Amino acid sequence: MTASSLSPAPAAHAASPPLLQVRDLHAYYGQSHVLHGINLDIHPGEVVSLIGRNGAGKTTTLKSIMGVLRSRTGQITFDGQDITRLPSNRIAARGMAWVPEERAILSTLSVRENLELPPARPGGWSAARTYEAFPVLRERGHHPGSKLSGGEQQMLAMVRVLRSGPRLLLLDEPSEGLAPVIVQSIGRIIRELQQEGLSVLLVEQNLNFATRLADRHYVFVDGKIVDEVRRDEVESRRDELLKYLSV
Ligand SMILES: Nc1ncnc2c1ncn2[C@@H]1O[C@H](COP(=O)(O)OP(=O)(O)OP(=O)(O)O)[C@@H](O)[C@H]1O
Repeated sequence: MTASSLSPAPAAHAASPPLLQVRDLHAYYGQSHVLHGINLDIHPGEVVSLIGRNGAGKTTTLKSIMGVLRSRTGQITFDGQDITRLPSNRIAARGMAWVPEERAILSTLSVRENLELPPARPGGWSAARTYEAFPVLRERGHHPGSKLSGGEQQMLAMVRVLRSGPRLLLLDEPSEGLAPVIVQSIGRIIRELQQEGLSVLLVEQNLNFATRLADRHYVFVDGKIVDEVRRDEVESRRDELLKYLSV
């Protein structure tokens, strides 16, 4: 399948208008033109993954959507509103949240302080929900962020943004470097969030993790989307997907 014949979202989601729509997105680092006309849609309650080799442009796409990377052209629409020119704090206030690959937590503050700092908004995660989902965060309450394992940092980073009750969660390689049991619990939470109607845009190198969770996958090569694979096509196209990811 080519980018020009990309199939629509699965029927379960197709009835509702897209929550996020990205059209002809180009992005630049200085003179370097990195994204070349990205088009993608995410519907309410959909989990969508961006897959591709290192340097293909997945993280740049998340940063461009979130308004963190400003040097870009094209149009980004969230919940029917053009957000292309909004600063990232105003995009966040509209219900979009980003957990970067480096898991932005405050390393000198304790876990509890990290959790309490971002204000909880209606519909956001309470302390009770946090500790029910990730009991280890209660046990580590007084530990500084810098002393947490990679998995604990990922949980903390996710909960910090979930306190604001986002409708779209952008996750950059949430499974990277984590033990299988932690990857499983992150996957379980993503599924729960989806059941509650949240949409998730996931950047992943871990194909097993991505294919277990995502309804659709956009394949990135050299700053372009070259293919789109639905959940029901994954098994028959797994070899192609592996080839896209192999170095
Ligand atoms: N801050 C930056 N300055 C200049 N070039 C950058 C910067 N960040 C990324 N790039 C370049 O932009 C291109 C896309 O990088 P990006 O990080 O979006 O890829 P990716 O698909 O997310 O891969 P990775 O998993 O390695 O992050 C690459 O060629 C990368 O070298």
